[in-house]
Amino acid sequence: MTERSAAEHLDALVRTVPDFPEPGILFRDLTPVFADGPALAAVADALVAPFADGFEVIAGVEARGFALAAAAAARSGHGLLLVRKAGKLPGATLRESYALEYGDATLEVHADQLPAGSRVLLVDDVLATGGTLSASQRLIERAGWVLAGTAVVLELTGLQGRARLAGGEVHVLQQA
Ligand SMILES: O=P(O)(O)OC[C@H]1O[C@H](OP(=O)(O)OP(=O)(O)O)[C@H](O)[C@@H]1O
Ligand SMILES: Nc1ncnc2[nH]cnc12
Repeated sequence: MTERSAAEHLDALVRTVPDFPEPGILFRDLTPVFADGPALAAVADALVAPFADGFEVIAGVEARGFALAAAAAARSGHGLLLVRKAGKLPGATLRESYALEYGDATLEVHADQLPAGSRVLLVDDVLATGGTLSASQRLIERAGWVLAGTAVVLELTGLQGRARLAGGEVHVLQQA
């Protein structure tokens, strides 16, 4: 039997849950992808594939982005940068606040985590309104790092989040 592609794994495993976490939200649940070894490996590889060696570190956004970024970093031999929700990082941080489909949040990075000019590939599971990824992109820029690209498993096109993202390549595995 041939191996399933990332897209085939996603078709088989991503679950849509109505009215979570609030009425009216159609929640895309990737936990079945995380729980399946071959699916997680295929998706992690597909996220970084177009960027080849154009980056040094993979940034993942808390919390679901951590799973993908850590898998992609381990499989590609790159380091991992944590973009954390506010109040979790002990060192000096940069901070950006934003709104998402349900609620508000603040993200932080350790300001001195990487040398200036480090090329960072930003990874997350879902692009919805774009608030999370645009805030993460601003943090990378403010820290003096270079955004090598942005890779997302699932883009919810109706929310037009892509329009809020900085220039540079945005690689999406699936749209809904
Ligand atoms: O494009 P946006 O409208 O910003 O939404 C996308 C973000 O929303 C979800 O994270 P959430 O903040 O729910 O946190 P979690 O990963 O901790 O569940 C998802 O993992 C993305 O990071
Ligand atoms: N509809 C949705 N499903 C999963 N994650 C999300 N993050 C923001 N909107 C989302």
